[in-house]
Amino acid sequence: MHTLFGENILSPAADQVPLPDPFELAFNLYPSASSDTPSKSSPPQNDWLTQLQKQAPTDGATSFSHGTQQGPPPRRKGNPRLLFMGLRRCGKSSVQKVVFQKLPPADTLYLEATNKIEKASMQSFMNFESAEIPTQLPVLSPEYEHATVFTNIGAVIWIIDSQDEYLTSISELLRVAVFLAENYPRANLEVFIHKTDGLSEEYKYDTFREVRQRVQDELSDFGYGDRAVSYYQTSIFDHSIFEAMSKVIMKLLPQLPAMETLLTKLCSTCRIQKAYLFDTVSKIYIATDTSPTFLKDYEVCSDYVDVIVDIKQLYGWLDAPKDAPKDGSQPQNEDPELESEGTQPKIEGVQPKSEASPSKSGSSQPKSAPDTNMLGESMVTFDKGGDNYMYAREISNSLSLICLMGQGSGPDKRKLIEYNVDILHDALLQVFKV
Ligand SMILES: Nc1nc2c(ncn2[C@@H]2O[C@H](COP(=O)(O)OP(=O)(O)OP(=O)(O)O)[C@@H](O)[C@H]2O)c(=O)[nH]1
Repeated sequence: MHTLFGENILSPAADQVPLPDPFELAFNLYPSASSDTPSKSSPPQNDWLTQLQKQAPTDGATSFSHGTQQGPPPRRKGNPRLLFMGLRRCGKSSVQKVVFQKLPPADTLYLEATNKIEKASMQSFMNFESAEIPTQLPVLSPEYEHATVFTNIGAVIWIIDSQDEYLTSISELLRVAVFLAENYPRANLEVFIHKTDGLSEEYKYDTFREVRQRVQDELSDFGYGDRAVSYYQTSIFDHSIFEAMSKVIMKLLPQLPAMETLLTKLCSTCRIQKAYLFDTVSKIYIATDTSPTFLKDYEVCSDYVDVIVDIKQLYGWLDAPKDAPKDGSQPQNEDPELESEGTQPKIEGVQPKSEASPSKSGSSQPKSAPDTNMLGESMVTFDKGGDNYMYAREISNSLSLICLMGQGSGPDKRKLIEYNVDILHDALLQVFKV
């Protein structure tokens, strides 16, 4: 049988400190202050960080020049925190509540203005933590104790209302960008060009281009032209907000390169068109293969995750109360194995195989998988010939592999696919240091 993975595919090396929390970053992955050249693990765009490391004075919240310190390197502890910022009524609360608290988008019409820092969290494969900063809070002013807000921040998400006049928002965004570059260079800056629903394609494109151009030009003038800022077009009324959040969160996972390599190998060996590792509850994907991503692929896979969750609601969850609600705060989706340092992850064999495969439309041909193991597995086709189909395999209670199968991966390849997915599953266990 054709096997997928070589022995040495997984990184980092075995003698590294285990990372039970997927978000804990060991800062020794980065070049030390004493090194003159960037290490292999540092992409060229991060060279400026190396330079800053050499210059930066050590102060508790912002320092990362640990290279000359004794003892173990400092690590980013706990869950990564996302900060939502932007002008009034740009949609900060809406994004936070729709993504993390599963509020129906239409209900955001009735949200009240935010006057204090509002936090949200969601327990799933990862524990998401986010906070919304009210516009009127002067968090950037020197008098403000900004360490309380920005320490251990993973990413700042700046939201621009594209249906409103956005020049003021851009100038505020630039203040934040410069502040982060000077004080918290490890925090990612992500810009959501938001409320794109109802805009013409041409207007959307022009707005996107203009915002990006202005920000990059101004940042260059401030001397931070090499600071990476990412831009996304988002709306809470479609899947774009989930796709954007996936990309924001993926960047914070130290295991991402290993997961991407595994999924890319799986795709090329089994002729899979696109493979996603989904956090089942939030519908945020934490990794995908390296082929281009299209919103349509994400949409169809995300809808399939919904169907799977609905079926689990009907037939019950093996490790959790059957009547648990679907939102993010319920216990059935907790993955205690990845939450505490002392607990070993156990992400194999937690779910029985789905008895019923979902049917999406009249023309779909659901098939149920044979009973060869104890993992949740299902397939659904969306053409009469059965050549195009989706394949789902649960990796854990709250992590699912969803694949869009391409030409040449028909039913005769079923055994090969199952075999390789089994290997992927084992490899993922190693990535998360079982
Ligand atoms: N069309 C559209 N409207 C949106 C979107 N996101 C949010 N809104 C609307 O924008 C309005 C303001 O949303 P909020 O989430 O309250 O904005 P905010 O930034 O938290 O507001 P403050 O707390 O007052 O600063 C609400 O009426 C939302 O329904 C979107 O993607 N598209």
